Amino acid sequence: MPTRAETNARASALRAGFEAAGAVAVEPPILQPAGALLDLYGEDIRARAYVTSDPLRGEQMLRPDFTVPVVQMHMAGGAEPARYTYAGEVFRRQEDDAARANEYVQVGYEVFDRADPAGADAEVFARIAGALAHVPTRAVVGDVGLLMAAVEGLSTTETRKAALRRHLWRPRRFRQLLEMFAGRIASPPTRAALLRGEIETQAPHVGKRRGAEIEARINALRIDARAPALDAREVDLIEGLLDIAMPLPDALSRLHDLCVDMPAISGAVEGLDARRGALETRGVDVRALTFEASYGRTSMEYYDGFVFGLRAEARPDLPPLATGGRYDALTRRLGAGAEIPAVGGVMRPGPLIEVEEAATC
Ligand SMILES: N[C@@H](Cc1c[nH]c[nH+]1)C(=O)O
Repeated sequence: MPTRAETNARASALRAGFEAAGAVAVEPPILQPAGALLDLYGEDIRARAYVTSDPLRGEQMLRPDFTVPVVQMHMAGGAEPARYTYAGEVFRRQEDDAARANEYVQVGYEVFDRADPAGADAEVFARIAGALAHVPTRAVVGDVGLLMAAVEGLSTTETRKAALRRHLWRPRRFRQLLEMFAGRIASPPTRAALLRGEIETQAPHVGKRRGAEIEARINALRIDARAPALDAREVDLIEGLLDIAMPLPDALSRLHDLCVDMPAISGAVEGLDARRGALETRGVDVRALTFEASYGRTSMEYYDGFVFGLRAEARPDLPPLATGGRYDALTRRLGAGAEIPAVGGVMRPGPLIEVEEAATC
């Protein structure tokens, strides 16, 4: 295990590399306002953030990542286009696995540029992969936008699409919902009983929802339960899409074929093809990239496009050496009316040093 000083020195060197490439170094505070910001990360990080309260500033959290504060800072008045870099600790509680770090160092690179989103995705990937080029890695890419487009294209009710969108980040629940909407599995007994009016909803209200809201929600679910089952073919198509895991060029041919039956994903497939082209232009060997349609669904809920991760080939037990992705909608949510396409990624110098040391032993 590298010492803290070694990790920090490596982090500074990596950040200097991004600065040399034109990025501006930024240092968001460790203590961040929690509240609404925490919601942007999604359920997993929300449950794992260290939250405390400050008598003057209200709920505060130890930053669980840099992307949200960097987006906030940029949207508050950064000039366009912009490239930022940073290095420092992030904090995430670990409840089940004591071996996983609850505090670790990240070095990141974020690009806010509306000129050429495919080029920006390739730039972030290539810069990060370039900084890791001396260690053998396995790279996986994905595209959260593809699945979002596939859900939009389903011929079903808006309520069902909204449920699928919400559960996009919980792969097992997502599949269950699909199967349930298709009538292939029964809805859970408690939901069925609730819809039949057999469950008392007059229990004391401990949460934030009021009685009328709960009734309205149950009513909406009742109406929805009467909607026709999802077309079996559409369910098979979307499940087929989720199962894609193969070299990027092969995945693209498969996806182009799928577009015939799923026209809703055509735009997203074109977008992914543009990423392939931009990566090639940057000299990335795209045959060595595995495309996994499900990749990115268990990470930050702000991703909405291209996503990637690189793991040490010899040490699959270590956390990924780098991860990142596109988060256009996050800039809209923090932009008070403004938005800008954005993408970024982080490296973890700690595990990187471990891999480097093993290689030189
Ligand atoms: N902030 C993300 C990584 C990332 C940076 N930019 C985009 N994604 C994380 O901590 O996992």
